[in-house]
Order: sequence, then structure tokens, then C-alpha cells
Amino acid sequence: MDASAFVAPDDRPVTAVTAAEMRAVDRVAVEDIGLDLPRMMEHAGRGLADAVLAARPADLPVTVLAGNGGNGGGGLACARHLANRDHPVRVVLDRAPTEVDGVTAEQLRILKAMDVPIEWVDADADIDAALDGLVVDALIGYGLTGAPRGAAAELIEAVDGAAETIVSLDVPSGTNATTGEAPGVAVEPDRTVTLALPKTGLAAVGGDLLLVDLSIPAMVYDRLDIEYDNPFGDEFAVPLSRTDAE
Ligand SMILES: NC(=O)C1=CN([C@@H]2O[C@H](COP(=O)(O)OP(=O)(O)OC[C@H]3O[C@@H](n4cnc5c(N)ncnc54)[C@H](O)[C@@H]3O)[C@@H](O)[C@H]2O)[C@@H](O)CC1
Ligand SMILES: [K+]
Repeated sequence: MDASAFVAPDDRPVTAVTAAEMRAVDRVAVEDIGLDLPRMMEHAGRGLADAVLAARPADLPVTVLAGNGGNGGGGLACARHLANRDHPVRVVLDRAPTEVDGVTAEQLRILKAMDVPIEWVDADADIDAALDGLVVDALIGYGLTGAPRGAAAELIEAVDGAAETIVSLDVPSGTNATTGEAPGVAVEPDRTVTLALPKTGLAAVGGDLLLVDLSIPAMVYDRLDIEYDNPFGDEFAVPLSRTDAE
């Protein structure tokens, strides 16, 4: 996959990163700069909420599908911003709330305190019927390992048939962020909101692509020898186009 398969609005090529490179970026941001995960996750959630509001026709109800990782946490932060603006939003988890941990559990506790409806697959037999509005796909990001399994796979299958509009966070759940391959079921989004830099696998994914800033300083990329020419300019989110370069 060519590293410049993506182009910013001013026609500058934007470097794409593999899952391993993005994981290294996160590690350097946290360990060297002290830009911890909760801070970055807040940017992800707000950028995602902005994109959802822009993509949402009329008063479609929003369902945020969330997993237990960083991707799910970004989705939950997005749900808070939507609820704060009185948009009808509920959360569907791929596991019981008691099985959610880390920073993602912090996000979930906030939503619970706000009385945002929280459901999970085991507890609700009628998930399919309720996935018909705008669905935010925050089940799995670059942390995908193998084909989607269990409740996450069930939700991915249900959403593709039912949702009117799908907005995926970072990469469509079920798609390998590096290769773009789907080893099993995968979400087919109308829009993907990818974080910090586009992932190489997104060259093979359909729909609109929006790049959202996580506030990672250029020095983080420099330290990893990743070419970085701030694609945001003075904005916090920019649409990307895909070139045909492979
Ligand atoms: N800078 C960062 O690190 C940030 C990362 N964020 C998001 O966090 C993601 C990376 O977070 P993580 O490393 O926690 O990983 P992910 O959240 O991408 O994936 C882990 C989750 O996916 C599930 N999973 C993985 N493979 C599966 C399979 N085959 N079947 C079913 N479930 C599966 C795991 O059980 C877990 O719940 C990124 O894609 C991005 O969206 C954002 O939250 C903001 C900041
Ligand atoms: K996702």
C-alpha cells in the first residue's frame, strides 16, 4: 500500500500508518510527552460527535455500538456530547457493563450517571430491530485480532442490514487497519472518522473519510521517523480523499 494514498483538502499527500506504527505513536505520546489516553480519547469523542451531527439526517435516533477498548471509549465520549445536545442516543455494548474496564469504564460510568440508556447484547434479544437509525460503530479499531467473534460479530452483522447511516470510528469494525482486509464480517460505513493519521487499510474501504486531530505533537512522529506534515492546518478535522495509488 502506498504511503500517500490519502490527500488533504489542499492537495498535500497525508502519510498513512499501519496499526503497529499507530500503536508506537500512542506509546511515544504517552511515555515521552505525557499525553495520556484519556486526553486523546476526549478529542476522538468530540471529533466523532461533530462528524455524527454533520452526517445525521433530521432527528434519526443514534445508537453507539461500543467495545471494551480505546475505540469503544471514543464512542462513549461521543455519546456524551450528543446527549448533552439533547439528541436521542443510546449505547449498546458487546459485553455486560461489569466487563468493561480501564479508561473505557470511566467513560461508561459518566454515561450511566447521566442516565444515557445502556444496553448490551446478552441482555437484549431484540437488538436488530433497534439498529435502524444512525449507528456509530465503535466496537473495534486497530486492535482487531482475527475475524470478529461473539457479540461483536453479531452486532456487526446486524448493523449492516438495518442502519440508515453508519459512522465508524478509526476503522470499520472487522477491517484490518493495516491491510484493509476483512477476515470475517465487517461494518460497511457511510463515513469513517479516523484519528491522528489515516490507517493504511482505509485505502480499501468505501465511504467518506474524515481525519480528526488527537493533538499529538509533530515531535512524536519525528521520533518514530514517520513523515508528518500537519494535515490539519488550523482546523481540528479535515476530509481526506483517496488516490488510486496502491
Ligand atoms: N491515541 C490512542 O491510543 C487513542 C486510541 N483511540 C482508539 O482506540 C483504538 C485502539 O484501542 P485498543 O488498542 O484498545 O483496541 P481496539 O479498541 O481497537 O480493540 C480492542 C477491542 O476489540 C475487541 N476485539 C479485538 N479483536 C476482536 C475480535 N476478533 N472479535 C471480537 N472482539 C475483538 C477486544 O475485545 C476489545 O474490546 C484505536 O483504533 C482508536 O480508535 C481513541 O480512543 C483515542 C486515542
Ligand atoms: K470501529
